[in-house]
Amino acid sequence: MTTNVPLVVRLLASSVSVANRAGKIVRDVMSKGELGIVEKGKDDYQTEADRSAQRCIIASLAAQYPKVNIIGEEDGSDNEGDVASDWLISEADKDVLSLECPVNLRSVKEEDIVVWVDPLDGTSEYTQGFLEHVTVLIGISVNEKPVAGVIHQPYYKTMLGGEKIMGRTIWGLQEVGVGGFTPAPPPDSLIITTTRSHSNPLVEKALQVMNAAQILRVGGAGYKVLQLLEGKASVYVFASPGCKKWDTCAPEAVLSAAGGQLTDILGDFYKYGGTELHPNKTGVLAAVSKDLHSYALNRIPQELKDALANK
Ligand SMILES: Nc1ncnc2c1ncn2[C@@H]1O[C@H](COP(=O)(O)O)[C@@H](O)[C@H]1OP(=O)(O)O
Ligand SMILES: [Mg+2]
Ligand SMILES: [Mg+2]
Ligand SMILES: [Mg+2]
Repeated sequence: MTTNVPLVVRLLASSVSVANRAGKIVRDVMSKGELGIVEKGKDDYQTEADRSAQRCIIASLAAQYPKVNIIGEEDGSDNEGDVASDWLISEADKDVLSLECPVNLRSVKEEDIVVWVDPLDGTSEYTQGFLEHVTVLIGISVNEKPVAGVIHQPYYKTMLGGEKIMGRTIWGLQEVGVGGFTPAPPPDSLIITTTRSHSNPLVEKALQVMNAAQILRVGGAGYKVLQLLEGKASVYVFASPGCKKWDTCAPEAVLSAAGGQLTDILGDFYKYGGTELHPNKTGVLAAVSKDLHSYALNRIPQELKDALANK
């Protein structure tokens, strides 16, 4: 019975179902063609899909987990009156519900949890038609650490018996692992994944020192971490502020459940408590394994780390 399932596992199972619904909203807004783009700041946009997906996610989770602190990227989207009933999701993914909860998470209470929601990661790419880069991110943190997360890719296509299925949902849970797809081994040579829409001289300097065989420039923190898990890249480097806690919470949870590591450019973990400032000021450094992460960390010169730390 659902009520016997520990809270973290139930919340992860609900997040998988809610992310699927949010992904459909993201596709529906695009097919209607009325994106309703708002410029929030420099290179920083919001669309009707960001707003609607966030309302669906927050209303659905808040109705079931009223004491959980849920923080979403899009300010104000969740208090715009009633949410359409077909956006209120109460289902929970059955496969996830049957997972064994790690011992240290069994007695977690709603008050101990902060959920970080990025309803649409890769908004620039969404508006420019790079739809594969778009993800929906729901990260679950306990005692400031990301312990579980969901990365949903609304435009991933699978063929099933001649029929096209849109979207896939990858989840991760500390000590249990990842599900929703099969991770692939890292590439033989050093392939780096980085931003395509938020570069600057510091970002480029950090890429030069890596001595990589190839650099992939793609959108979104969620998509870059998926590239690591799929063996398309081995390290994710972004030596710049710009990402926020909702960009990295779910990706960090999924990556670390698969044995990888995500920190800032100085090698320090971000904290995901409810009172933390939102910006990830000191950038992102992530890798498929702890060894590759330390390799990349050691290649970054101290003056570059200082430049970011003192920004
Ligand atoms: N300068 C910035 N301003 C706003 N958001 C940023 C900025 N840099 C990064 N981000 C967020 O981090 C994600 C990953 O960055 P990038 O694609 O450049 O590697 C972006 O998709 C965006 O999330 P979002 O699309 O949810 O607003
Ligand atoms: Mg944004
Ligand atoms: Mg984002
Ligand atoms: Mg976003």
